[in-house]
Amino acid sequence: MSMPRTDYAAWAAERSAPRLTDWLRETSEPDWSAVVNHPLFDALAEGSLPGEAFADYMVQDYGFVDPFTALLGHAIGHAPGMADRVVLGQFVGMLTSDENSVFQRTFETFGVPETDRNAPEYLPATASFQQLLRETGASESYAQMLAVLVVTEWLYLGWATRITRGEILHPLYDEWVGLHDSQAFQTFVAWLRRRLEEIAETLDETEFARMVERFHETVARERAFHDAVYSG
Ligand SMILES: Cc1ncc(CO)c(N)n1
Repeated sequence: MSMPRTDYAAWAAERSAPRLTDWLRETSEPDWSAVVNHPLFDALAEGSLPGEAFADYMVQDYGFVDPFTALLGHAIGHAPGMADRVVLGQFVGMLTSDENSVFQRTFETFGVPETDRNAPEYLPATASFQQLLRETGASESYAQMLAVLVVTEWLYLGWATRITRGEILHPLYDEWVGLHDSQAFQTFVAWLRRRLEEIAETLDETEFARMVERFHETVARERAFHDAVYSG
């Protein structure tokens, strides 16, 4: 029988500064690195990604962002107190202003038809990611919500800080990278990791195991999503 907390303790015992989120990431391989090193992000950074392909990705990603924003709402509601609500609330503020505007301007710029903006056909990988986000919101478990947030945000920080931006990048591609490699975003991801690690200490065995499962499942969904939106 798998005992996630015992497994983590064994891993941690061999390290001088063990962190739960490092263990979660390591145990998500090879999916984790497949997302961070995804060819979509290389094409995006080099500027070789055609506008139509970027728009297709952004249409599907807007299908992620909708239930993702709702999940943040659940997290704000289920957080233990005001300190967490402030950090999460400020992130939602950015998501629904600066980031939402990048989607809207991408749809304008690349002539995405009205139906694809509001009621597109979601790929199966998008639909199952949406289901995971909704399920996690309905779980009422702040730990599971944080696990999903750590995965989605840390992965995006991972690719955005890995790639080198081309010199003559489309301004919208540049903005998309900039949203995910900024100092503010790095600070937010560091906060998410720390909070997940703190909350994890309060979980019983069953809750801990569910949180671990949620983390791994989310990494798998991320990989499937990016493979589906871009085949290279
Ligand atoms: C699929 C996906 N994962 C993570 C992010 C970052 O929030 C995003 N925009 N899309």
